[in-house]
Amino acid sequence: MPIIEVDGVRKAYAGRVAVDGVGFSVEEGEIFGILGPNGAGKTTTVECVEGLRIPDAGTVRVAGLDPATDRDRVTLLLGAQLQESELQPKLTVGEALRLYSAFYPHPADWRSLAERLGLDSHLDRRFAKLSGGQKQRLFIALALIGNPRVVVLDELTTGLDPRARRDTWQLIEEIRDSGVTVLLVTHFMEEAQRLCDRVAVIDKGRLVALDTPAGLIDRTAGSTVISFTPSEPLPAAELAGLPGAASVSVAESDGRVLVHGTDDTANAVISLLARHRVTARHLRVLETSLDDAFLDLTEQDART
Ligand SMILES: Nc1ncnc2c1ncn2[C@@H]1O[C@H](COP(=O)(O)OP(=O)(O)OP(=O)(O)O)[C@@H](O)[C@H]1O
Repeated sequence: MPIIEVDGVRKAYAGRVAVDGVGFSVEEGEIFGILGPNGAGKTTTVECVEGLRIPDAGTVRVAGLDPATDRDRVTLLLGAQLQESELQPKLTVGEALRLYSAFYPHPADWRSLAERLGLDSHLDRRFAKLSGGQKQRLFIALALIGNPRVVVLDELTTGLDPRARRDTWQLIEEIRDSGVTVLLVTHFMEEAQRLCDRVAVIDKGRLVALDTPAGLIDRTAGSTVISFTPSEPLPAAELAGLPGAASVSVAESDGRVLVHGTDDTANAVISLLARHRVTARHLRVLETSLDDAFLDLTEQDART
C-alpha cells in the first residue's frame, strides 16, 4: 500500500487556484520528487500532505490517515523540515535537538543523530553562527528526530554551495537507505535526476508528468544528441534518413553536423561514417538531461 496518497487535490488562495486536481501516490521506501517552476504549487501540495493546509477538494492520506483530521497522529509519522525562521538564532544545536526530541513519545537518540549528520562537534554552536550547510543538516536532524516513516524536504539545498549540496544528497540517500520514505520538493533537475526514484512534475497547479527520471527523459523528442564535424560532407539525404532522427542540421560555417535522435541514430551515424570512409572530428554523443525533459514538458503544457 502506498504510504502517501494524494487524489484530485485542489487549493485556491482568495479565489486564485494554486493547486488544481493534483494526484499521485508515493510507495514506502522511495525518494519521490516534486519538481516544477516557481509558483507551480509544489509547496502548497506538500503542505496539504503535512496537514498544514486543508485542500478545498480531493483527498490526502498518509499511512491511511487524513492529515487534516488526524494531524496529531500524522505528525508522529511524518517529519517535516523546518524553515529557517522557525529557530531562535541563540538556540544551540544541542538545545534544539534536545528540545525537539521532547516533543515525541519515541524520539531517535539525538546524540547519535547528531553524529550521523556531522553535527556532534557543533553542539554548543548557536543556530545563527552555523553555515548554510550546517543549518540544513540541523533541519534534517530535526525532521528525523521523531523517528518518522516519511520525511518531507522542501527546497533543502537551495542556497548551498555545490560541495554542501552533494553532501546533503548523500545524507538524503542514507535516510532512504535507513527505510524512511522521502518526499523531496526541488527546483534542481540534477538533484531530481540523481536522487529521485520517481518524479511528479507540477506546472501551474497541475500534474504534467509522473515518471522515473529516465522515463521523463525518454519522452523527450530526440533524447540522444550526436554532433561531429565530418572530414568530407556527407550526403544530405542519408543524414536526413538516419533511423530515429528527429532533426538534422549542418552548420554552414564549419560543416558541423547536429543530429537529435535515439541510441539507434547514434549507431547509424557511426555506420554512415564508416560506409563513406569519412572520419569525424569532435564526435560527441550526449543524452538529454532532465532539464531538457522538464522544459519540454512545461512548454508543452504552456501550448495547451
Ligand atoms: N499563503 C498564500 N496566500 C496567497 N497565495 C499564495 C499563498 N501561498 C502560495 N500562494 C500562491 O500560490 C501559488 C503556488 O505557490 P506555491 O508556494 O505552492 O508554489 P511553489 O511551486 O512551491 O513555488 P516556489 O518554487 O516558488 O516555492 C503561487 O502563485 C503563490 O503565489
